[in-house]
Amino acid sequence: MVPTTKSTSRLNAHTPSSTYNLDNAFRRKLSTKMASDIKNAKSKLRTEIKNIYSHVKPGDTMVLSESSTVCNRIMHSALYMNATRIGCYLSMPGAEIQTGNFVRHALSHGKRVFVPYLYKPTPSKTSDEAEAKPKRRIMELLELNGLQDYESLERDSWGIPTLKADSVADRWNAMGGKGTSDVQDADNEGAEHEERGLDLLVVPGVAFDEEGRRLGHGAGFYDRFLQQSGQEVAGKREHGVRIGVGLTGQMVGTGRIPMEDTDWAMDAVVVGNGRVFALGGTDV
Ligand SMILES: Nc1nc2c(c(=O)[nH]1)N(C=O)[C@@H](CNc1ccc(C(=O)N[C@@H](CCC(=O)O)C(=O)O)cc1)CN2
Ligand SMILES: Nc1ncnc2c1ncn2[C@@H]1O[C@H](COP(=O)(O)OP(=O)(O)OP(=O)(O)O)[C@@H](O)[C@H]1O
Repeated sequence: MVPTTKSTSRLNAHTPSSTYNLDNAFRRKLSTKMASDIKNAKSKLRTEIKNIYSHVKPGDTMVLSESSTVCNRIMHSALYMNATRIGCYLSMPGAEIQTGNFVRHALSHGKRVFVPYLYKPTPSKTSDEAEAKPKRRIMELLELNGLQDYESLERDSWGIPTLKADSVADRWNAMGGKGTSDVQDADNEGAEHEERGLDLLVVPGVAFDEEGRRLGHGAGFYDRFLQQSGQEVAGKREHGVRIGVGLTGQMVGTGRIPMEDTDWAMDAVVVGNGRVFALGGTDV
């Protein structure tokens, strides 16, 4: 198994704005302004990339060809060959690297494949915060039970093949236990003997840069997941080596992706034109 590289991954959005002794109210105002500037810049970049691909229809030959370049590149890597537990998004039709053949390959070669599931956690009985405001949806990765299970998934409103809510309780969660983490027992008996974590995680994005920065659709699903699954166990991050995959036009110049404190960078980016950017010694 290829060890994950140490943390290149948390790219701070900004350095302290000044060494002057600013008063707290001014500091707060400044950081609110910087945060909103970053959000606006992200939103502008999303629109720019979406415009490049606005003509793309489901089944577009450029998208299919770039998808097979990316997926073949990953499938030929030692990282993939040695992986037993893989996390991978299920693609929406249109301008996104299509992962269907990758998922089929992994399943038919005996790998365990975990895919995103979005849900609203049931409020915890002990948390005051949970009582106070309705929870937003979060993402966890749950296991596909083979090829037939994958082929039978129905698409959601974005066209993403999606796990049925009533099938979730019986599926292994990539981070341990069965089902979503909000309903797992706190003591999760026997959990210490159970396999958990991923060797490799394939991550979608709207844009990437050569240093592994990523811009998503703006819901923060991956950033939250990467934060929660980011501990190192035996020198290896629980969520595994993070590989961002993008179409050629989704690569933008270094420095163009604004980063917030909560954003996580990829360990590698594999692009539809065959280029691979591996960061911090990642072996892909
Ligand atoms: N294939 C795929 N699956 C994924 C993601 C993804 O980016 N791609 N996600 C990554 O987190 C999560 C789902 N998040 C998503 C969030 C928003 C939109 C989306 O298209 N939303 C708007 C457009 C918003 C915008 O980008 O400006 C829409 O509904 O039209 C899609 C997926 C989990 N699964
Ligand atoms: N770990 C976190 N804790 C709290 N807030 C977070 C966390 N991660 C992201 N956020 C917030 O979520 C919002 C959306 O984040 P961002 O614009 O980076 O999403 P994205 O990475 O583009 O989307 P996605 O991952 O869903 O494709 C931001 O306001 C961000 O501050």
